[in-house]
Amino acid sequence: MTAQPKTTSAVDASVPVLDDVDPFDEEVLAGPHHMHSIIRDAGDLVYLAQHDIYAVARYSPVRETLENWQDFSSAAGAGLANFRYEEPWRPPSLLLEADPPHHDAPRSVLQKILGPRRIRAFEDEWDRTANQLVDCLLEYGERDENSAVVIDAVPSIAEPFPLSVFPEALGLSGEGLDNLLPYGNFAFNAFGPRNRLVTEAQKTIGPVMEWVGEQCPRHALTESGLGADIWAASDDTDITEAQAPLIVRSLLTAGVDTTVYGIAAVLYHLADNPDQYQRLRDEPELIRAAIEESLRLESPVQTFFRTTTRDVPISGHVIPEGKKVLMFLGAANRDPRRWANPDEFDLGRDPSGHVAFGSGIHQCVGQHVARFEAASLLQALVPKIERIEFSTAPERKINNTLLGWKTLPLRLIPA
Ligand code: HEM
Ligand SMILES: C=Cc1ccc(C(=O)O)cc1
Repeated sequence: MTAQPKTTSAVDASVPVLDDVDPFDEEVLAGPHHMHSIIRDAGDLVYLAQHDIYAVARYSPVRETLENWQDFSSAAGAGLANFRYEEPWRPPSLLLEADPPHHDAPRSVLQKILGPRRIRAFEDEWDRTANQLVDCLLEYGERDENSAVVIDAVPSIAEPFPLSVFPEALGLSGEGLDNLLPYGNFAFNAFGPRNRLVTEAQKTIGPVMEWVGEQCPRHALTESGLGADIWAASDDTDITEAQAPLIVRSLLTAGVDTTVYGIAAVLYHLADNPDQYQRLRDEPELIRAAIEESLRLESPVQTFFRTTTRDVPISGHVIPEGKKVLMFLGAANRDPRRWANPDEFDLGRDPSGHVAFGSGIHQCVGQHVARFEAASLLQALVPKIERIEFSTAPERKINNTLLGWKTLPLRLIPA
């Protein structure tokens, strides 16, 4: 690895420089929305001096950056670390951390395997599991004096549901699944700077990484799962045998933590908007809109980086070649230039065009899995629960990339 050259390229004088904004400060990670408005108000493009990075937070430049893979490369890493000079913590992803043409075959394989038709095959099973989970909460959950079921929705719903449906769909054996959340949590922290969130987890992540590596070979996967479909693609030479385990690893990395945060986001916003929950009870056809609107508002995956491949002109400025650009997906999803009353949860709005799943060639290839999981859960819960209320204040979980809930104390009033 060559040493990183000194920053020779001066910052374009027209670019607003924000010296005191640190997106990875732990207080900011717990509540980023004020920082988002500072960056959006400063301009289409800003320079964050603390990390020597450029950043976009307004909707249009975020979409422009996501969709321009030629000038904004993923191959130097989708995090702060620049793979041109720094050793990645693991072999780079063949999708997330690759550009065309290398990105093409793994993407096309996963696009087919995770398409809505294939994922719909799991629907009945996921609906059954969701109903069992809700029925179990109603049957055995702790009740308060008004016979409402009192739960922490993170360990009771948001974590167990994805963990009970996705690893099985992927074809994992079932042993050691509790490694998936710490692995995902570490991977998403690793997109940020080497702060406490990374260095502390680094002490214990070794055995977890080993377990993940052991789940990727063909012999470790059941014959009817999505993992087997990936290996089958290597028989058809769409991808090589060397690529198959890394593509399985992509699903292990992105396939669980994200949906845990996504489901918690939906439950949070339904509890925070009782009138809209009532509307959902009256109009269950709005369940998909509720999921999209929750993803827009929360954006469980808040940020990703790109690296410029040349001196890139953007919004009247120039970003020098080789610079990291931070895309604030969560800020774009609440940009008042794009969304009316952006901070409001509104089932009546058209949330299409949100960038919670990104956009362009790297747009989330697992979005149908995420949508189907959340829909199965809501379709099981909404008819059986009259009202959802906070029992006490929820607590944020801190991660360099993910925004979500550590606890979500709810009161479920049965229908
Ligand atoms: C609510 C849940 C989810 C959210 C918010 C989410 C978000 C994202 C985002 C923002 C990207 C774009 C990354 C970029 O542009 O650099 C992405 C890519 C990706 N996601 Fe998801 N994701 C979710 C669920 C999933 C699931 C369930 C899977 C697997 C089953 C998955 C697998 C992937 C993969 C493999 C990529 C890389 C695609 C590529 O680079 O071509 N994601 N996701
Ligand atoms: C959305 C996050 C994400 C994380 C890791 C990977 C991967 O490892 O390919 C893909 C997407």
